[in-house]
Amino acid sequence: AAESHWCYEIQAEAPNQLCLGPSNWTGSCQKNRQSPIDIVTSKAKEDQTLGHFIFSGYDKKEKRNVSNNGHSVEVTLKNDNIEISGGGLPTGYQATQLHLHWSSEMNAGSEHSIDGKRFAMEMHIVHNKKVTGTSKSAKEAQNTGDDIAVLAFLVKEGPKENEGFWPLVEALAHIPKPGMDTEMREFSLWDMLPKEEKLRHYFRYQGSLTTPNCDETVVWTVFQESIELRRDQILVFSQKLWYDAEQRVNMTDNVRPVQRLGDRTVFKS
Ligand SMILES: Nc1nc(-c2ccc(Cl)c(S(N)(=O)=O)c2)cs1
Ligand SMILES: [Zn+2]
Repeated sequence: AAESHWCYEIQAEAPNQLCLGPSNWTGSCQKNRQSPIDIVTSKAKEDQTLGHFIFSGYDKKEKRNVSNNGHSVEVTLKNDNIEISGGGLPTGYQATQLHLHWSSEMNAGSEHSIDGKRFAMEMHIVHNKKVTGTSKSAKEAQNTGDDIAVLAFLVKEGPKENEGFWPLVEALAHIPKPGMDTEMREFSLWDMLPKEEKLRHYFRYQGSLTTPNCDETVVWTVFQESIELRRDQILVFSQKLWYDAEQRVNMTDNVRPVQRLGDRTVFKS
């Protein structure tokens, strides 16, 4: 049989789904600096060098492409000159994509947890380190632990609709199957995020991609301020999206279990 592809636990348990669940993921997935983790706030170490972020291009209103990649929904950002710097990062980072993790249970859809508490969803904005210098070696030297910076936002259920999320929520009905993509109504990243002044408080640690090959090259930022969506907006993700073209398994619970912190320290700004 063909090498079975990686999948989440909910897919591995579904009938006739031959795929590798999280405990069988390969690559770096069984190493010891993995993500996500449970963040124990009392043990997080304050770090004065963790200053505020400088966001550029987050205000830019664009119609962007969103696709169902079989594991999540992914909004393409890479051609937009969206960048971050500051925030204790060693240099500037360019945004490439944003995607989310979610469940139909309001306390089971985030990948990171805070003092054991999980949220309804988690949004990841993925950025790649800007290459310094033009020499070939400068490009090869990019195999450090912070090639990727992910900004993670926890999402909880709230009483009010989140207007900034409608372009994404409305697009989901057009991309039910893996491999489908569509253009969103125009929006800016700021439309989807908490107000900038609320983004000064965050947790910081060194970890990995939460999907195979789980490369241990991610500097993680988990913001303390969460995003609020109304319940019906959250449930659209689990209702309209499917992991498989046959539409047998709803795309939900695309959440990796928390990993051991090991000898790592979580810092806080
Ligand atoms: N095929 C897919 N890739 C991803 C992905 C890619 C890069 C990254 Cl950094 C991540 S995560 N969850 O660690 O932020 C996920 C999702 S689904
Ligand atoms: Zn992610």
